Amino acid sequence: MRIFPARLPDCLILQPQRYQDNRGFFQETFRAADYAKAGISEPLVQDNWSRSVKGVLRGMHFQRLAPQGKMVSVLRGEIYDVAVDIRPGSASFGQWQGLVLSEHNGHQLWLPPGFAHGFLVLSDVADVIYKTSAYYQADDEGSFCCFSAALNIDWPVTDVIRSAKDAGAPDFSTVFP
Ligand SMILES: Cc1cn([C@H]2C[C@H](O)[C@@H](COP(=O)(O)OP(=O)(O)O[C@H]3O[C@@H](C)C(=O)[C@@H](O)[C@H]3O)O2)c(=O)[nH]c1=O
Repeated sequence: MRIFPARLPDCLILQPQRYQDNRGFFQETFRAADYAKAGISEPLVQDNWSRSVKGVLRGMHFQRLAPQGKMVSVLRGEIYDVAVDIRPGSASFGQWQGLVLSEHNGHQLWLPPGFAHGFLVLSDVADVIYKTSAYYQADDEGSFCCFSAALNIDWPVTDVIRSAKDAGAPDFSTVFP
């Protein structure tokens, strides 16, 4: 597995070895010992899978009391994946990073607990899977608008499809005054 530093501290970009042959390819998508060696010590307790069509933007989401670390991978298609540091007292609080995750580059993004997360689908369809370090709790969810002026996230497309909840999410500066 290759490990690349991410722009935001404590995030990691991982690329498991992919074995190509005349049948297609094989790769491990998660192997606890290797991820622990890379510095990811949190137990990962939930697996999620979402399918989205081109132009869908999900985010920016976080949990307040039980923050979730997330290991994000793309099984099909391509996304622009974004993390925002919302850890109180962090030197990079309010900073964001974005990177393309795709079935082709096989990159995975690790966001430790304390980051908000969102992604934009660049391909016709995208299957995104992610492991989380804490269970989803609907009543603990927080969100802020992907287009918050204070963040100025450089989304490659701005004509997007969002859930009603995401379209109505407050600005980052309202959630974190
Ligand atoms: C996230 C989640 C949702 N759900 C349910 C709630 C709701 O009825 C339905 C759809 O939920 P949402 O609209 O919140 O799904 P979605 O907008 O895809 O939310 C996800 O966005 C990405 C960016 C993340 O980082 C995730 O942690 C999660 O917040 O699925 C669960 O049962 N478990 C979960 O873990």
